[in-house]
Amino acid sequence: MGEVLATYLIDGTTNIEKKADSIAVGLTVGSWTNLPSVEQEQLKKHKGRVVNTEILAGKSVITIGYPSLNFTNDIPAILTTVFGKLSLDGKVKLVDLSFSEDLKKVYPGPKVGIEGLRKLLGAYDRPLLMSIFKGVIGRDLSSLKEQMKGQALGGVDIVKDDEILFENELTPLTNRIRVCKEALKESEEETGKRTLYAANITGRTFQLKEQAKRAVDAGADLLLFNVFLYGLDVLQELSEDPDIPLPIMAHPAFSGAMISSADYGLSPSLLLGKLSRMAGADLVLFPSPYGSVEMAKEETIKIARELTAKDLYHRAFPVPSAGIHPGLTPKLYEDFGIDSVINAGGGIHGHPGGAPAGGKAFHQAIDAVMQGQSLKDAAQHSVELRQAIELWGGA
Ligand SMILES: CSCCC(=O)C(=O)COP(=O)(O)O
Ligand SMILES: [Mg+2]
Repeated sequence: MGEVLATYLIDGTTNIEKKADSIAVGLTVGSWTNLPSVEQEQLKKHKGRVVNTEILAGKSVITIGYPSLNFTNDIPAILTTVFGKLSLDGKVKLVDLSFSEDLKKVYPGPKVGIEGLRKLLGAYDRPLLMSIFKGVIGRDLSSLKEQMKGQALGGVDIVKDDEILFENELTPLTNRIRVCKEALKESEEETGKRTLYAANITGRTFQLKEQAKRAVDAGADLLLFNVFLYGLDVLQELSEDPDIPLPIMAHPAFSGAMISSADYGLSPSLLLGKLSRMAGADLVLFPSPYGSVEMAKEETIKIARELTAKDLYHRAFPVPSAGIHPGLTPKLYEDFGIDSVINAGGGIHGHPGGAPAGGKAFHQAIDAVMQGQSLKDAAQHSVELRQAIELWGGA
């Protein structure tokens, strides 16, 4: 029989066995111990089991196994079972879930993942480089096209919408995709370098599929999706739809409300790592340990580990983000390795030479790191990198 193991971090260390038992029973068969023996026997296979209890740094760590007989195999049912009312019951944090193999194989995982995206781009021997549209709210299609071209001329692999760009009159989705693709075509003709466009899918939940299909028809290369406002199951629905064959990039907007507390919510590696990947994210953004929105380094490493684990799913790209500039490239490479995406908005557009120079500065930094060269040395003969370092530091 299938089983999901849920591991919790719970405030306090007294009566840990009793607490574990009350979770195992309370979230499954309820008042099992008080029932007549015939009913007890019938309910046995539904009862949660205490797998482990231990005390760690002044907190209780409890692992409970939940039989898959109790739920349908979907993320809403599983999370309701293991952390529905429990999430409201004092200082309890859900730190990990472990699925038996029979349950795992139902989830799609990334459609193309790291290997598929590398193949699309023909980029195998370095981290990928992504840039983000910035300041496009209130701007029209011609300025969007100009910004797209500038980013692409800098040689970035992917350009993504900002997550705060919704459907709007000035740059509606399909027109936006059309002009962005024109800009990418022009840029590729000039440089020979292919750049992909990730378009933001937004609006009411029941209209998302329709919108995603319009994005497919209009020529988008990837979809950007604010997963945590809609839910992981919606990501899974989009990912599994054969009429939406595009890789999906998960943005972490709102996830801070679910992961940031040491006492409540879910762990970052579970929400942004394991579950996002299982539900179908090909790339996942999260705050880097040293940018403008910081996340503890060990948490970011755990997220990346979940996204790139070698198991039955394609591996997903970790995208440590926010406040990234070329001078941070060595740290990003050291912490996240070759199979990661270096992602910048301000760090591309804010370059003194504009977005094309911003992209070049990042590529110069990536080349240097891949050759084991310091940025200081590389900056001596790379003017764009030198300018970036003078502005933002990092060598
Ligand atoms: C907190 S991870 C998401 C980062 C993001 O959405 C973003 O727009 C980053 O832009 P920046 O100018 O800081 O590179
Ligand atoms: Mg953003």
